[in-house]
Amino acid sequence: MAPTTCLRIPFLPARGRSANVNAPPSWLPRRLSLKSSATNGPFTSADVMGADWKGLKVAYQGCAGAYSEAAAKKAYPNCEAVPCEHFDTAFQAVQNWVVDRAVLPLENSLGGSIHRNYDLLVQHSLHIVGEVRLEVHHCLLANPGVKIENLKSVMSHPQALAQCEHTLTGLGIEHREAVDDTAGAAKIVAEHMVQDTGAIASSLAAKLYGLDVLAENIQDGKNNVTRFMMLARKPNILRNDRPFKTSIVFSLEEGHGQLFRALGVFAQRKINLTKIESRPHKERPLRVSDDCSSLLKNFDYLFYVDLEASMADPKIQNALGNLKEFATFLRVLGSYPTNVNEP
Ligand SMILES: O=C(O)C(=O)C[C@]1(C(=O)O)C=C[C@@H](O)C=C1
Repeated sequence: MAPTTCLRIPFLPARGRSANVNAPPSWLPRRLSLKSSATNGPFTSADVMGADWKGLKVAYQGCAGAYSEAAAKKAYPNCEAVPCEHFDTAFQAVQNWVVDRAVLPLENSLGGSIHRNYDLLVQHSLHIVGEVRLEVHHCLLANPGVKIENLKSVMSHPQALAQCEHTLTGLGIEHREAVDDTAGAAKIVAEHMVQDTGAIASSLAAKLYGLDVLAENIQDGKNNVTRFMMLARKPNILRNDRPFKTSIVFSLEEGHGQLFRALGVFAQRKINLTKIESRPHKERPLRVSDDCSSLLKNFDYLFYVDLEASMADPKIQNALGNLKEFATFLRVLGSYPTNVNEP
């Protein structure tokens, strides 16, 4: 679904992967020049609690009233939140200097990882500069006068549909329609004045699009939390004076105990791992197994790991130096303060 005010791609010349992402392109209009471009160094100061982000443009996926918009405003209070049609649009908007930051979901406590954003992280050269967690309270919305028993279908973002699966089945609503974002679903239901289709979205979306809230807190678990990453063109200035996380991605040779050995470099140094995710290596998905049988091909994987330490910590620098000795690929995606704007 394409809310008309959303950023879409391609709308500006894309920059090659090898381009220097820290320099504004020559075609950049002056009015789009960034607050952060005034700083000289290759780093940005850590995006921390209490700062006023007035004037900062922050991309999010979806349209007004989406949870991602709330997350962008939680991460950067007073910022200008810029809606984008797709996750890639938000990545490109940062990379092409159209906006200063992006806030995008990485995982949800009920629905799990948002794999698309893991894949996009390695396809772009942006840095994770922070993370923010948002409690997600889904509501069942419908046009005024429509009752739950009139609903044959429900429309929402696939993650939101997954998070409410049992409740919807319990309500006898069998048909689901997936769209790009929760608020977009509310907008469609309102604009088309449908009487047999509801939307799963926030109470804010209900207000924005003039829908009734038929049921609140319909997610399949009391605690429904989505973790969002904050993305920038420059990495953070490294600090070691507050809780930091470091996110890395790596791949390994095929063989016994390779992953065990990789994770061992952190265990040996008592570095805590908070998350591990694996994704097929899109550029070389298949590899022949050790016994050279051409029939036996295994998937090659990228491993994404979050570490509870700052890159400023010599322990982590040491561990990554060790991992680099045998990893076939290694990239630091970002080192950032945990849970920005949480008490
Ligand atoms: O559709 C929205 O409102 C979003 O912000 C997207 C999204 C997601 O991608 O997971 C964000 C938080 C919720 O978990 C449900 C959907």
